[in-house]
Amino acid sequence: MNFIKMHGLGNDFILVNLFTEPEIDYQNLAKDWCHRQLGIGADGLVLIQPPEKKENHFKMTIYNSDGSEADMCGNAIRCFAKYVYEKKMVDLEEFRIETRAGVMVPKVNVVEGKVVSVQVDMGKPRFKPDEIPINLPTQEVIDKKVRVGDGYYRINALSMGNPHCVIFVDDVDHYPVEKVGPIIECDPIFPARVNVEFVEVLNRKEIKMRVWERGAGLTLACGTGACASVVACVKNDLTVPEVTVHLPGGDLFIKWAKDDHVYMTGPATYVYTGQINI
Ligand SMILES: N[C@@H](CCC[C@H](N)C(=O)O)C(=O)O
Repeated sequence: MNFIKMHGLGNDFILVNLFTEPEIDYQNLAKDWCHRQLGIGADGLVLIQPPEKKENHFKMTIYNSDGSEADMCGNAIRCFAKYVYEKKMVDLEEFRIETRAGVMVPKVNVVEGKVVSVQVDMGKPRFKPDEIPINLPTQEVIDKKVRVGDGYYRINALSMGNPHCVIFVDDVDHYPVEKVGPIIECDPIFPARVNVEFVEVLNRKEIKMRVWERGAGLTLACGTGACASVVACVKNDLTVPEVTVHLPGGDLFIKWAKDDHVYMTGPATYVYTGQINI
């Protein structure tokens, strides 16, 4: 069967177009296919599917490299949007994609028939503990000193459709993300596990972020994580609501707009198409 390999700022995915490829148990295959040595290698497996509701255009399902199903993925949805637009599966520049986190609306920026960047309406951030979810008896978790993993951290927890824990640090390049990230990801305070972002504020318009992703580990970028980080910055009055986020894989532009929606803009890149025996 056929697959497409793409990435958003180095956060890489195997995409399968279910308009033409068979319906099989992809969740079972995700771990093997995503394996860096024994498989195709990727941070996640993304399914391009017909929508469930007729007012929408597509449905996206995403599995992390450990085989768990994610609710939403910012970098994957830009890859998805570029693919379906350039393959002429939709003739609109703005369209509606169903995800487990609700309907997301990407808008492709096209130059000479090619998608050069994608802006995505990522919806509203959610702060209520049961919506994240986080086990804390409080209204919201912004700059709260909490015991997680191996010690006390000042954390900011919120949902961008998927759970995030944002921690501000002084020097993100030298921060032990690989050591602290997995401990916080799996701390019982987060019953569905969590994506962990470590953020250094450079100035009021720029931040630097590294991420430990739930179900995928260290990745070069995380779109929902960049959105969560900017929301956490604004809540702590560290930046304005329009921020450039520098990630190991490149930059994302994030805007937390007056309508309370978070807009993410960034690139999507083809790597290759391939075939695999099932
Ligand atoms: N890389 C992503 C998020 C992918 C899902 C995440 N690991 C989860 O389980 O919530 C992004 O770009 O947003």
